[in-house]
This record gives sequence, structure tokens and C-alpha cells, in this order.
Amino acid sequence: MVEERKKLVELKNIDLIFNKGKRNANKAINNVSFDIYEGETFGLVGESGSGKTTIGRAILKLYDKDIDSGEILFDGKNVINLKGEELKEFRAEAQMIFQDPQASLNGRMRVKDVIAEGLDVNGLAKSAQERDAIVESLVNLVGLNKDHLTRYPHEFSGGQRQRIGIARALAVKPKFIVADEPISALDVSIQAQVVNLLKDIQKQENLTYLFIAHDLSMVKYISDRIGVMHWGKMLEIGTSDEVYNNPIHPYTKSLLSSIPAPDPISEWERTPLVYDPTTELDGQERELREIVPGHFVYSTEDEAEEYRRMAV
Ligand SMILES: Nc1ncnc2c1ncn2[C@@H]1O[C@H](COP(=O)(O)OP(=O)(O)OP(=O)(O)O)[C@@H](O)[C@H]1O
Repeated sequence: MVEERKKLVELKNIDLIFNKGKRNANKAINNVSFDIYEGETFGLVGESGSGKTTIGRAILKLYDKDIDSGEILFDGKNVINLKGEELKEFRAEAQMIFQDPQASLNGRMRVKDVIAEGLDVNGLAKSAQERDAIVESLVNLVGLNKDHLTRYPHEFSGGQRQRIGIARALAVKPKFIVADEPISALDVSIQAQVVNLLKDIQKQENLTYLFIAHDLSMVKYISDRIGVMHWGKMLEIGTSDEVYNNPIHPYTKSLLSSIPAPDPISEWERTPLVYDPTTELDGQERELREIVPGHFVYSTEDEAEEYRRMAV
């Protein structure tokens, strides 16, 4: 089903190397390919430093350097080549929501102006009245109220600040949002509210999300498909159900086994699996291979055969 949908974002064999040519060169993204379909939420998981943020920022063209090889297409257009009007349009169509709303919102601006910044930069409101009206509708959409508009971001709780960040991203009517650990800094009790808000808005506005997280339980809840990253490489891609219920790559299995179980008995029985990453360094050629329809695992041909046998 998913395959028939339009691809909004296409990553083809992306490499991105920080400090290229220097002693501290770091290949943060290593030959990564995947697509994000229009209207879906693609969850990107993996431990700290695995390259998730780098992928999100590379798609949004937020680095002052280009990717080192490969191609990123947004709505069919090569992101690297975007300039002038096309780049401006892309900047509005593809937005980011950050982990720490405190750090990402300008504390000296009133909420009203924080939210309207994108409208102002892109000249999207024809009059002060229209600007006010758009800001008010956004505030309603994210569950804040009009009285909040004249206050400053620091006067709000973490969850409310994230709502301000979401309203701000939505102001320019994006098609695509990279949500980079948008709930990690929030109290557990607030996390579900913000995730539900993102889901509701997605439906209402027909948005496409790249949702970055290390909290696998929430990723499962919000994502249609999930990609698992380790050391800059994509090790497994599948539907959310497949990756959770039938994980194949040993790294994915270890990540899932580290999630605490909700009830004490299962938690007592839980055995965390330890992943041995040295197999990634054995010099064998690996690539993402389809094990069952729509479920891909980074493997050699022999490993893929073995995975297929085990999946039957
Ligand atoms: N601007 C930069 N300059 C140099 N190295 C960087 C830069 N940004 C990230 N890196 C490195 O690239 C690798 C991938 O980092 P990235 O932030 O993408 O990982 P992540 O999976 O998002 O981790 P986290 O969950 O901690 O944000 C890391 O080794 C990191 O140190």
C-alpha cells in the first residue's frame, strides 16, 4: 500500500563527512538511502551520535557544507541545487522542531512575534490584522490561548514551549517537518500530549514527518515506518509493527531489549541483549536487503539468506 504513495523526500546513497580531509574527519552519514512518503511519519532511531540529527539537518540543507556524495530530492527536486526563489520556497515547505524549545525560541521576543517570525520573513501576511488572525488560529491549533500571545517563552512550561515551537514551524504552511527529539526534554506525563498533538496536526494539515528519537516506545506509537541507525549507517527499515514485533538486525534487537517493560513481571524477565558492533568492521560488503516485503536489513547476501530462512 505504502509503495503506491508519492515520495516527498528521497535520500540516495548519502555520505556526509565532518572535517573532511582533517585528522578529526568523521563520516557521520555512511551511504544512507531511504524515502519518506507524503503523509507518513518516518521514525529515525539509534543511540546518541549515530547520525540521526545529521540526516535531518542535511535534508533541510541547514549545514554550510553540502553532502559529500549522493542525492537528496525534495518533491522531486535536488535540494543541493536549490537557489533564490526555489530555496526560499523550500525553506518554508520544510521546517524543523527542536528538542529543547527553551534554546530554540528567542527569549526576548513575545510569543506572538516568535510564532509570526516565519510569516514576517516570507511576507506571508498582507496586513497586521491578517498576521494577528493567522497567529491566533495557530495558537488555537496547538492548544494555547490568546492570552499567551503577549508573554515571553520563559513564562511557559516545557510542554507549552514545545507547542509554541510547533506553532512557529506551522506558520509558514510547511509540507514536511523534521521533529528532532521533540519530546525528550519533556516530563513523561506531557510527552504523550505533544505526540498526540503532532499526530492530530499531521492529519489536519496533511504533513509528512521525520521523527527523530531514541525513546523507542514513543517512536513506535507515532511512526508508520522506522529506520534504525548505528555509526552513520542505516541497519534496518520496516513498518513500525514489523520492526517492533519482528526485529531482525542484532542491533535493533538490542535496542528493543533495553526498553523497560511496563509491568513488573515482564520487567523482571526482561534480558537486555548486548550488541557486538565488531561485525560491522569485518570488511564484508553489506547493503540494505529486503528480507520480507518492505522490511530491509543491512546484511551480506549470506546473512540476508539466513534472515529470510529465520523469518519464514
Ligand atoms: N557540526 C559538526 N561538526 C563535527 N562533527 C559533528 C557535527 N555535528 C555532528 N557531528 C558528529 O557526527 C556524528 C553524528 O552526530 P548526530 O548529532 O547526527 O547524531 P545523533 O544520532 O543525532 O545523536 P544525538 O541523539 O546525540 O543528537 C557524531 O559523531 C557527532 O559528533
